[in-house]
Amino acid sequence: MAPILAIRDATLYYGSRRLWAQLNLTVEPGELVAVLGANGSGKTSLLRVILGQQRLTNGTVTIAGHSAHRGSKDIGYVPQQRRIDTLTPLRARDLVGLGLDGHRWGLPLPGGGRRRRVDAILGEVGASGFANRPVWLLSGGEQQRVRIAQALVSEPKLLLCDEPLLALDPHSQQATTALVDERRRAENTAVLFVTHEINPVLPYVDRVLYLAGGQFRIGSVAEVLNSETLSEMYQTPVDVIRTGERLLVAGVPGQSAVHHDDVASAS
Ligand SMILES: Nc1ncnc2c1ncn2[C@@H]1O[C@H](COP(=O)(O)OP(=O)(O)OP(=O)(O)O)[C@@H](O)[C@H]1O
Repeated sequence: MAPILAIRDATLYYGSRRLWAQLNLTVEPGELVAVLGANGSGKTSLLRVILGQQRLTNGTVTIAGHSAHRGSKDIGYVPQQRRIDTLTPLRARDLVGLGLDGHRWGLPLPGGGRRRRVDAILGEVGASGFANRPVWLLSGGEQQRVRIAQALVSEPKLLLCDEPLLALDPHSQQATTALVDERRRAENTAVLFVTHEINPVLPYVDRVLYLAGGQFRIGSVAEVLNSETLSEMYQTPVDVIRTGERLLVAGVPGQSAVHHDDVASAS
């Protein structure tokens, strides 16, 4: 099967600062890759490169065989965002409908096609019950469902999620990750999932991309999230402790003692 995402020899510098170099990553349909790493290690920048919003210093990125470019219809994007608190008049269904507009350049779906697509995805993410409510009135978990629906309504081949678990309680974190997992299984959607909280995604992760200190590691959870690998990347002792089904990471410079989430069970 052809990869959905192919990153070849990718290097990104901002001025003289190297975020990562010679990064090679191919992602197959239906694969879920967790993108982890310390603040400022370049996780969002990687997503911006894939979205065609940031040029690489060196290397190439192709999505479904096409060079990365803005407005790719093959990509759905859940941007890093906190609560929608402004008094926006948009209802949940309006926000989801915007996900159909970006790629269509003014060619509306015929007849009731647009409404059917929006209703169908709202149903899939469990948001039908609040489809007509203003988004600012929704809880954090409800808003996250709507954002994911917006990213999925155009039926992308690749879903990019930038910290979708931020500020969600453990139940909503579980629900959000389960939702993304269901969709990639049903539609074979490939997923890059940027998160600081590994435990809610641990049951679903195929591979991990870890960014730190201008370096990266790619592999299974066991290959990357271990004391030896992270100590080598951070050049200081880092402990990865498995307690039951959860991973605790301690000793990452600049982070609290427990780096990854310490509340949600991965079961
Ligand atoms: N366009 C830019 N020009 C220069 N520096 C930038 C630019 N965009 C981001 N940076 C810097 O590059 C570093 C990486 O930023 P990025 O947002 O990719 O990190 P991140 O891993 O997503 O961080 P976090 O976990 O805090 O969200 C940061 O120090 C940021 O300030």
